[in-house]
Amino acid sequence: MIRAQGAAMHESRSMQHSEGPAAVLAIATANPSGTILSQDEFADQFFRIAKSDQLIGLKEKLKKICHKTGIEKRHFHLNEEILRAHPEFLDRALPSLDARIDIVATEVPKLAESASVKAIAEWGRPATDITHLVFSTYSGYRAPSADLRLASLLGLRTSVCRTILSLHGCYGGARALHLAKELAENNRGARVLVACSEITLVCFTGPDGSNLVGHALFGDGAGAVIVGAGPLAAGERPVFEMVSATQTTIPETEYALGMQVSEGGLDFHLAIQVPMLLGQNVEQCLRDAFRSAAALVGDDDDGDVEVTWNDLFWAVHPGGRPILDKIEDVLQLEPGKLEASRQVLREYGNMSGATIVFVLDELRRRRRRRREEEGDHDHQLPELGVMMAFGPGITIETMVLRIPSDPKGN
Ligand SMILES: CC(C)(COP(=O)(O)OP(=O)(O)OC[C@H]1O[C@@H](n2cnc3c(N)ncnc32)[C@H](O)[C@@H]1OP(=O)(O)O)[C@@H](O)C(=O)NCCC(=O)NCCSC(=O)CC(=O)O
Repeated sequence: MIRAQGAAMHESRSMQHSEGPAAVLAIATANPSGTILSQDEFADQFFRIAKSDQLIGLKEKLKKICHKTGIEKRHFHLNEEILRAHPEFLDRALPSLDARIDIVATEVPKLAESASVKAIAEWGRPATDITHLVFSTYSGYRAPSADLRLASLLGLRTSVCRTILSLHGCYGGARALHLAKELAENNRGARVLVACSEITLVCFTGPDGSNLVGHALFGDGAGAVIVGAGPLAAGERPVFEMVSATQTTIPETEYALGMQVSEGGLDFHLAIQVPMLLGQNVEQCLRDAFRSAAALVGDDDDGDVEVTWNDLFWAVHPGGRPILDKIEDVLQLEPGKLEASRQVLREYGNMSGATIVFVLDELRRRRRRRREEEGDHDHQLPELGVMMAFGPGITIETMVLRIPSDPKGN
C-alpha cells in the first residue's frame, strides 16, 4: 500500500516537471527618458554639474578614460533638477542614502515596468498568467521591495511567487535567468517574469581619484524576459532555448569586484585586474558549462566535449571594453563574434545586471536582420551559443543557449 502510494507520488512529482528545457519566450528593454549624455561630452558636463571644474587633472583623466570605454552615450534618470534638490548627492561625506532610496524605491520598479509591459505584450498572454517574478537590482534597500511594487504595477496575481536578488551587480540578470530556468523546469506550466532594473542615482557622487572608472562606465536601464518551458501554449514560441546553466566563483578574487553601501550612497570597487582575471578563467568556465550541457543530453561519453568557440553565437556582459577584448583574445574569437555586446556597450554603457538582457535582445535583432538579408535557408547562423555575465565574487554565470528550429523572430 505504502509502496503503491510512493509510486503514485513519484509519478505525480514527475508530472510537476516541465517537458524539455526552459526557453526565453519574450525579451524587452527600457531606459529612462530623462537624460542622455554623449560620452565625448560626459566629463565636461559631469564636472560642471558637480561644480568641480577646478579639478583640471581629474577632469582630463576622466576624458581619457571615457575615450577608451567604447561607449558613445548613456541614459540616466538623474538630472540637474534632482541634483539641485539634493546637493548632498555630490558629497560622499554627507548622509544621503535615505533620499536616494526614496527616489529609487519608486523609479527602479517603474523602469522595470516599462520593460516588462513590452515583454508581456510580445509574449501575448495576460500578465495574470505569470506565476513567478524574479527581480534583480543593486538598488533594493527597502521592504516590501521593488518586486512587490512591480507586481502591483503590472497587476500580477496575488499568488505570484516573488524573489528579489539584491546587489548581485553585473551578474544579477544572468543569475535571475538561471533561476527562472530552474523555476520553469521544475514547476509545470510556470511562466517566470525576470526583471532587472538599474539606476545609477544610488551610486552617483562628485569626482575623486578613486571613482572615475565607475563614472565613465555605468548607465541606467531595465530588461525584462519571460521564461517558460513546455508544454507551450498556443502562440508561445521560444526565442532562445536555455540548454544548461552553471555558476562559477573564481577563488581568491573577492577583492576584485565589490559594492559597499554607506550613509553617503553605494560605492563600486573595480580592481584593475578584472579583465585579466576573467581572461585567465573564462575558457575553463566554458568547458565546464559545455560538459554540463552535454551530460544533460547524454552526450559526454568520454568526459570531455569538443567545442569550437567560433561556431557559437555569443552574448557576453560588456563589463568594459578590455573585458571583451580579453575574452576575444583568449578564445581567439573572430572579429564580430562579440559585436552584440560591443553595440550595447556603445549605446548604453554598462547597466550592470540589466545589460545582459539588452545583449540578448540585440543578438535576436541581428539574427533577424541577417535572416531577412540572407533568406530563410541560411545555415551559417550558429545554432548553439553562450550567455556569460560576471560580478562580485568574482562570480561567472554561464548559460548554454540554443536557437530552436522554429525560432520566433530570429
Ligand atoms: C577604464 C578603461 C576604460 C580604461 O581603458 P584601458 O584599460 O584600455 O586604458 P588605460 O590602460 O590607458 O587606462 C586608462 C587609465 O584608467 C586607469 N584604470 C583602468 N582600469 C582601472 C580600474 N579598474 N580602476 C582604476 N583605474 C583604472 C588606468 O590605470 C589608467 O590610468 P593612468 O592614466 O593614471 O595610468 C578600461 O580599463 C575599463 O573599461 N575598465 C573597466 C573594466 C571593469 O572592471 N569592468 C567591470 C565593471 S563591473 C561589472 O561589470 C560587474 C559588477 O560590478 O558587478
